[in-house]
Formats: sequence, C-alpha cells, structure tokens
Amino acid sequence: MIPGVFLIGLPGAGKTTVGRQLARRLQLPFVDSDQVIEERIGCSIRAFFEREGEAAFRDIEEAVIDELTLGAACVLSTGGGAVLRPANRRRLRQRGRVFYLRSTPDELSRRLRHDRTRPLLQVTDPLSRLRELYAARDPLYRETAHYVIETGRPSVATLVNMILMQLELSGAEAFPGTGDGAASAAEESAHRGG
Ligand SMILES: Nc1ncnc2c1ncn2[C@@H]1O[C@H](COP(=O)(O)OP(=O)(O)OP(=O)(O)O)[C@@H](O)[C@H]1O
Ligand SMILES: O=C(O)C1=C[C@@H](O)[C@@H](O)[C@H](O)C1
Ligand SMILES: [Mg+2]
Repeated sequence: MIPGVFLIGLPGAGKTTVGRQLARRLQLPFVDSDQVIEERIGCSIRAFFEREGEAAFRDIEEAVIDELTLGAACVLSTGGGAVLRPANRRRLRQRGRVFYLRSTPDELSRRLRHDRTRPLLQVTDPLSRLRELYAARDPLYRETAHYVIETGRPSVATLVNMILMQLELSGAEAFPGTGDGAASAAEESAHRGG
C-alpha cells in the first residue's frame, strides 16, 4: 500500500512547490492543509489570524490534519506551524512518510522578500522573525520527520527526485515515477532525521 507523503518545514521551504510536482510523479492527489483550512473558514488564513487569533487557527489546523492524514494516500503540504502541536507531530509521523524541507532563515527571507501572504512574516524585520521561528521549530521538524531534505542548492526537480529515491530506498515499491537515475543525489543529500 502506498503511504501518504507529508511535507513539513518553515514558510517558504517549498512544501507547496515541491509537493505539487511530487504528487504528479507519484500519481497521488496533492493536498495543501492551508488551502483546506481556507475553504473551511471561508476567508484567508491571514484574515482569520487577525480576527480570531492564532489559537483558534491551530484548533482548526489540528482537526484538518487529523482528517487528512487518515484519509486516502496523498502528498500533503502542511502549514509551517503544524508541528507546534504534539498531536500533529504524532499523527504525521505515525500515518505516513514525513519529509522536512530544511532551509536557512536567510534563504527563506530571500525567497519570500516580495511575498505579502504569510501572516507571521508581516513584520518590519522578517529575517529576524524567520530566525526565531527556525530556532523554535527546527527541533520539532526534526523530531517529526523521517527524512531531512536540505533545500539550499538543488532545484525543485532535483528535490522531487531526492524524495522519490528516499521512498524507493525505504521499500515503497509500489511508488511509480522513481528509478530515473537520481539515486546518488538522494543518497548524498538526504539524511535520516530521527
Ligand atoms: N528549492 C527551491 N529553490 C528556490 N526557490 C524555491 C524552492 N522551493 C520553493 N521556492 C520558491 O520559494 C517560494 C515559496 O515556496 P512555497 O510556496 O512552495 O513554500 P511553502 O513551504 O509552501 O510555504 P508556506 O508554508 O508559506 O505555504 C516560491 O516562490 C517558490 O517558487
Ligand atoms: O508558520 C506558521 O505558523 C504558519 C504557516 C502557514 O503555512 C499557515 O499555516 C499559517 O499562516 C501559519
Ligand atoms: Mg505552501
């Protein structure tokens, strides 16, 4: 049986970008938990944060992650703060294969410098904010992940190949879309995490 593939990491790590391409290669549906939440609350997460506060958002996020990780196998891109709740960490790790897309705060800040959609980064100094988020969350991402993928240098296509190879190496024989010669890159760059 094909397990779900769950992507975790800070805002801007590439969970949506990598996740979409990975899902195509695996012939699995792509699901973004932030998108599911926005459909459910009927407004943007940013607006909800401002109106209801973070705790209310986290309650909805926990319920949505519980549903999505129990449902049919998919590539799931999770919200950057999903790992803050122990129940999410436990469910993600137990119910699928979890990949932490790791990026440095400097790299994330470069990627997101023109982006106004990430609520936690609407501050005067987004780089400092990203450094704080990284310090607080990197241990939680590592605790949750089966694999840590360094996203600094590789292209999105290479990152997808690295994940596919890890899945293949882990014995997920039923996965389509692997075996295209990316093994050595994956073996060099993907490290087991926890
Ligand atoms: N490996 C990469 N190299 C360079 N740019 C990247 C890479 N991955 C993603 N990007 C770019 O970084 C930006 C953020 O990517 P993306 O939206 O996929 O991140 P995310 O992890 O889904 O963020 P969020 O948690 O806020 O939803 C996009 O402009 C994307 O094109
Ligand atoms: O890093 C975070 O805490 C968040 C990231 C986004 O994906 C959204 O889930 C929301 O804006 C919170
Ligand atoms: Mg995203």
